[in-house]
Amino acid sequence: MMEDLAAAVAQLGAEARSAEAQWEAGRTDAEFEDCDGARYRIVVVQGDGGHFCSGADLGMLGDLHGASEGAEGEALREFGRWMNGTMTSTLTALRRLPQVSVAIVQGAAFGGGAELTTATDLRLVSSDAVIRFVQATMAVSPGWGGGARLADIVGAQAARRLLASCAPVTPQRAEGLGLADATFEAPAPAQAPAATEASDAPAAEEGCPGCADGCCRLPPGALATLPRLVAPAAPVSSLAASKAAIPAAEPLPEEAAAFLRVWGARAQQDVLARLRK
Ligand SMILES: CC[C@@H](C(=O)O)C(=O)SCCNC(=O)CCNC(=O)[C@H](O)C(C)(C)COP(=O)(O)OP(=O)(O)OC[C@H]1O[C@@H](n2cnc3c(N)ncnc32)[C@H](O)[C@@H]1OP(=O)(O)O
Repeated sequence: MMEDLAAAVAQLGAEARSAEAQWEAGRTDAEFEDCDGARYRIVVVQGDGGHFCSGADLGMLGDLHGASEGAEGEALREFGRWMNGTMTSTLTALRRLPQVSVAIVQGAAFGGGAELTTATDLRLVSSDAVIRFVQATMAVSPGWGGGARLADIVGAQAARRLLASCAPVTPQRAEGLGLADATFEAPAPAQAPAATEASDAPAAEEGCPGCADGCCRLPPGALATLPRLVAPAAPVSSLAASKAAIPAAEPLPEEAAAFLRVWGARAQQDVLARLRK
């Protein structure tokens, strides 16, 4: 089973550092096209360095705010329009993939990172994970299309509560809400081998010699849970047919309109000014 899984897993990285995450997201459009073939049956989205994804690059937003001073926030607004279009259409493309898609959520999934968790079919949440829709604390609303997707997953009322309260969602709470399909124990932090100690084990970044697809980088608890989760989603062909019905063009216009009303407005600029101090 593990070998089958190894052959099936396509890993799309979501970096914890968000500038890279956005670059990754832009780049993945082409990779998504590659994924359309029959070669892969599962697409796994996971973070790097202990966190899933911490959303938009706050340093860059601070700089854009600085550049906008005296220009009525135009640079910030222009970035917001670009980010909203790019991230929403990229995550819609992820949502529409014919394969079963799974987010392995470890560490922080904040802001846009929380929205990213909603773009897969399934979410596997580690015991050290915290999902937090912090957008309202930044005086904005979801800008990566995650508001409507969250409501689809947990229901409109629970989504309103999560978005309005910005409360951190623990793995247990996520499971209760249906936001987590399963939870797993966070793997113990890797021990660095003593400098003098020789070891035959491959270095973590080398992965498993028998596995070209890098599935060995999945946390062991998640890897054990994945076959159980994915099996009921088969046959993939019927899942693919239902996902093809998700509209690809002009996604989520109401959510985008709400976002573009608040993005770059005075309230967000005040938050960014405080963050820059
Ligand atoms: C529409 C989406 C958009 C929006 O809603 O407006 C957003 O997504 S806004 C961004 C929302 N994200 C956050 O508020 C996350 C803020 N970061 C954190 O809470 C923490 O950094 C963390 C993600 C929980 C990680 O904590 P920890 O493990 O303790 O590490 P550090 O805090 O020391 O972070 C390491 C390093 O990474 C930098 N970092 C983390 N997140 C971001 C980010 N979103 N943008 C830019 N940089 C980020 C952090 O500043 C540290 O950098 P160095 O100090 O240079 O090492």
